[in-house]
Amino acid sequence: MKELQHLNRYFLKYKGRLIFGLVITIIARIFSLLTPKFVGDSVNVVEKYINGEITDLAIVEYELLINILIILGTTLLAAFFTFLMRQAIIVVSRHIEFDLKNEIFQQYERLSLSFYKQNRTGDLMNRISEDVNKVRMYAGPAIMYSTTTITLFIVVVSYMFYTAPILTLYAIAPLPILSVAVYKLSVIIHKRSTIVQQYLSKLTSYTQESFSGIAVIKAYGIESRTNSDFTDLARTSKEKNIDLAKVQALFFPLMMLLIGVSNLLVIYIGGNQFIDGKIDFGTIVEFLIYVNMLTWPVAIVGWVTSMVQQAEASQKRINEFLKEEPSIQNLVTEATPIQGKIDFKNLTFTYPDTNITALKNVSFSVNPGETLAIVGNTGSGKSTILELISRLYDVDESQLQIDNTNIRQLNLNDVRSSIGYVPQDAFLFSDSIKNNIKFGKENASDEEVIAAAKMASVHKNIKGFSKGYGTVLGERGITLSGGQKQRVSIARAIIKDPQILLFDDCLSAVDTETEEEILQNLQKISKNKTTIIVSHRISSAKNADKIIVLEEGEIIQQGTHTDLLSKEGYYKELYAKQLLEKEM
Ligand SMILES: Nc1ncnc2c1ncn2[C@@H]1O[C@H](COP(=O)(O)OP(=O)(O)OP(=O)(O)O)[C@@H](O)[C@H]1O
Repeated sequence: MKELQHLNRYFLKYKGRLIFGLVITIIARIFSLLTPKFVGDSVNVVEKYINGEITDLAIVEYELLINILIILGTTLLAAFFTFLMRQAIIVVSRHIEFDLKNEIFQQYERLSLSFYKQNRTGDLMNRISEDVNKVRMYAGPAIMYSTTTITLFIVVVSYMFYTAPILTLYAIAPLPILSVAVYKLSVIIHKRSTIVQQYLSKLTSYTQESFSGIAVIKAYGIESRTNSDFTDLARTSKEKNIDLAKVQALFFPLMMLLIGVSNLLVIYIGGNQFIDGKIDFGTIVEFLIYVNMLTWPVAIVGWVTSMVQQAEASQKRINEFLKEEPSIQNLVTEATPIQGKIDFKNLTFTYPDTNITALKNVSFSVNPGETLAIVGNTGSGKSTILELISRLYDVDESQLQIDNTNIRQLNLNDVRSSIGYVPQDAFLFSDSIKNNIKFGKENASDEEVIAAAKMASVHKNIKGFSKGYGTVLGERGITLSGGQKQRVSIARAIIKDPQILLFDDCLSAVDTETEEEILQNLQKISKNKTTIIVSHRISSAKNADKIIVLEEGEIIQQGTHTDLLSKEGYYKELYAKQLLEKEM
């Protein structure tokens, strides 16, 4: 139960509703317990009439009518309070589920990129849905059923003992066996359902990946292979489900068997006691009803135990992530406005998860108002430079400075909000184009959105769509071309109007004319900003104030376009090659 203590703060938050629920549960049970007593009384009245103890039929009819009305009344009240009980306790569990999901989601968002590299998306999703669901079963149904059982047991068993102690012992003897059996079954059910769950996760991940990569699957014509892989996975999943169904199938027969044994004992022992004149006939009827009333709650003890165990295991998995601290910490709380001067000082960086040294002794400096271009072969470390400036990873002491201060001594929120980052793979949300651009500035006006789109040379394309800026992208909307996506992503960075603009090879899918147009627009808007453009194309780099050439994480050349063309080396070769390609 240690892990589940995490929920105590939520129980405290909803204590009013919870206490109300518990009181109502007790009241509901007490009302439902009155029924058997009045059924027993009614049977006794009829018995007395048959025996001749009562001779007036009118008295019998009157007694029966009163009893029926009381039974009806208490049943209606019990039903009403049961309704209130579910309203109170189950609603609390839904509130806790909501709060817990939000807490986990907020924590996910706090965590750094490295966390996402180490954990699979399916696992993250499972913990926020499946695990939370199991925990909810503890916060709601487990608490509700436990209260019901305890109340029922205390009231019913004390009353039964008071009425007929020996008969009570016989009647409840099979119940502990039932409870233990249900518990054992629940443990097996739990084990098997965990396996079923794992297969479900695998199936979901496989399906999700197949649909995301459907273009590749179709292009390579491997539908039949993916089909058979899916069938194999689905077959194993089905087998695991059947294994589970087999144990679940035992549950009710076992309950019926033990109820049957209890009923037989009541009839046999009770019958004997009635013959001996120790109890009246009504008590046997009453006891039969009580035994049947007790069976389900007692079976539930086993079920609840296993439910709590599952919730504990799920909460443990949730806590693992909740306790995780982001590897990138914001160490500064006061505001640190950013001007945009960037200095790399002999910076060497190794990715912690792969041990790949992506940058070696890199030194350069860019001032506000300047544009730096980074060129180099693929895998040479260009994107890594941009990731470090965005502080997606940390570097050792003072190797990376912004405004002459170690980046770690700047407020992380200020650093991130001063950066407009256009990644290599433009990611657009399944939302309207307008909202995708406004992602960079939530309260932007329509005019600002249009101005940013114009700067990114994508306005004309958007106007061409029948729904213009309202066009929905993604799964249920249209698909933009690679170049259009890149430009919407650029507009998103421009609208933010940040101090630092980082473009990671984001003009690769646009034609050279549009590239030129965008670069000219960028020159206009980036007068006092620091701009870094990563590119494979000389055309994107040539107007930059400084150009650095990377090879295997090291700077092998640097200077202006003219400087670099005057020297033999990578840059000049690349220029010649691209010039040739253009002429061809
Ligand atoms: N998140 C990461 N975790 C571990 N290693 C990484 C990560 N990102 C990049 N690397 C490695 O670091 C090296 C530099 O990668 P980087 O993405 O910076 O190159 P790049 O010059 O931007 O390449 P490209 O032009 O293909 O985008 C590569 O060897 C790459 O495998």
